Amino acid sequence: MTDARKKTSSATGATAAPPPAPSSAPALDEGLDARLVVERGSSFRLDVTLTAAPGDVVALLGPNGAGKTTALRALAGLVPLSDGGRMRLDGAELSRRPPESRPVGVVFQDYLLFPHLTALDNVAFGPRCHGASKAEARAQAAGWLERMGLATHAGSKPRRLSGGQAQRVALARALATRPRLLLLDEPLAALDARTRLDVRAQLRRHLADFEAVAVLVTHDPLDAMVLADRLVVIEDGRIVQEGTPSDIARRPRTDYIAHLVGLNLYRGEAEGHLVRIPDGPALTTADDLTGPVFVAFPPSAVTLHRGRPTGSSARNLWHCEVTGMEAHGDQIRASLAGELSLAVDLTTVAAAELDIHPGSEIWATVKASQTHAYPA
Ligand SMILES: Nc1ncnc2c1ncn2[C@@H]1O[C@H](COP(=O)(O)OP(=O)(O)OP(=O)(O)O)[C@@H](O)[C@H]1O
Repeated sequence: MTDARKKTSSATGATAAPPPAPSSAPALDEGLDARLVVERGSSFRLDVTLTAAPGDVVALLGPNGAGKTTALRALAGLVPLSDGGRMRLDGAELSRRPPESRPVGVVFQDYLLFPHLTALDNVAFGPRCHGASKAEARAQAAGWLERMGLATHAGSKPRRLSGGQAQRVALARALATRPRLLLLDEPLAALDARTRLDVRAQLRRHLADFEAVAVLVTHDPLDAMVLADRLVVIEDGRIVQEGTPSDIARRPRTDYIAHLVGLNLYRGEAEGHLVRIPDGPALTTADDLTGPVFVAFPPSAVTLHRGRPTGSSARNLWHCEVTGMEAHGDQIRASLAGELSLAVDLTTVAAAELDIHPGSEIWATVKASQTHAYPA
């Protein structure tokens, strides 16, 4: 959990935002307790267990086709759960309830605002469906638009709203039903890069104020890290890692996550400071471990040399070939293969001085102190 948040980040704890749970209440009487089992045709099966306390913001992250959207749709009741699945929210079993009678608010990727209704009536739609009178629903909607800084746009139709404004109207519409579970599907994907920055910061504040469980799906690690207290990484229908953003960034456990957070990652067998990589070299690390481990280091920790360095104190020295180069921020990221495959960041000046290009032979060194080993 980030310091700015006043909420619990425990997946199963009961010390949540108001109303406080009686101390004797089982933890799972509050928040989300779901096992999402979904069969998609004969080739894809999702089986993901998600628990979250009120106030948690959980991001589902994963490559294309991993099952993130399927998980979100299952939580919303838009796809049925298969045998073994369950979905409890605040202690109530919801898996057989139709979407419209679940206390769940959804912000879809394209927002799905009603084009013929004003922003106010779009937001009022939620409370109206939950039995509020027209006047009551409109009063509540006006309150939500005010909170979102959109009071002056209440009378605008969606086509007159910017992407960021439409996103906030969609969020207001979902929140106006006072859901116990808020689902956001790629909430920032429809926005251009500049708008995205502002909207990300605003969304973060709204999620921090939200007192129930929020689950969002994203491809973007930055969105996930900024918006969520906890990341759940899904690959091929399964959870491969979950934890706080900093845990995951420091200790990735799959190639996908390592790539996402920009680290070189290897799996091997440790014997003290030496880690043997199967079919590869041994790496010297600062950590002293025994048994199966991961070793990670950032591309910026690698130094390149045109000739074999002499007198270098680096224990990790590999002979490689440059297989690719691409711009990465204001740096160049080079991919190397050979004794070890790795990514290296270097400045354009360094790349010019070394005169490297795809096909160049190169020596790479990494200091043991720049590597990080942890149990696999
Ligand atoms: N309606 C469907 N019928 C059959 N298979 C489906 C259906 N929708 C999705 N799938 C399959 O389910 C798997 C998971 O898809 P899903 O859309 O949940 O992944 P995702 O992680 O959200 O991917 P993306 O990031 O590309 O949106 C994929 O193999 C996909 O082809």
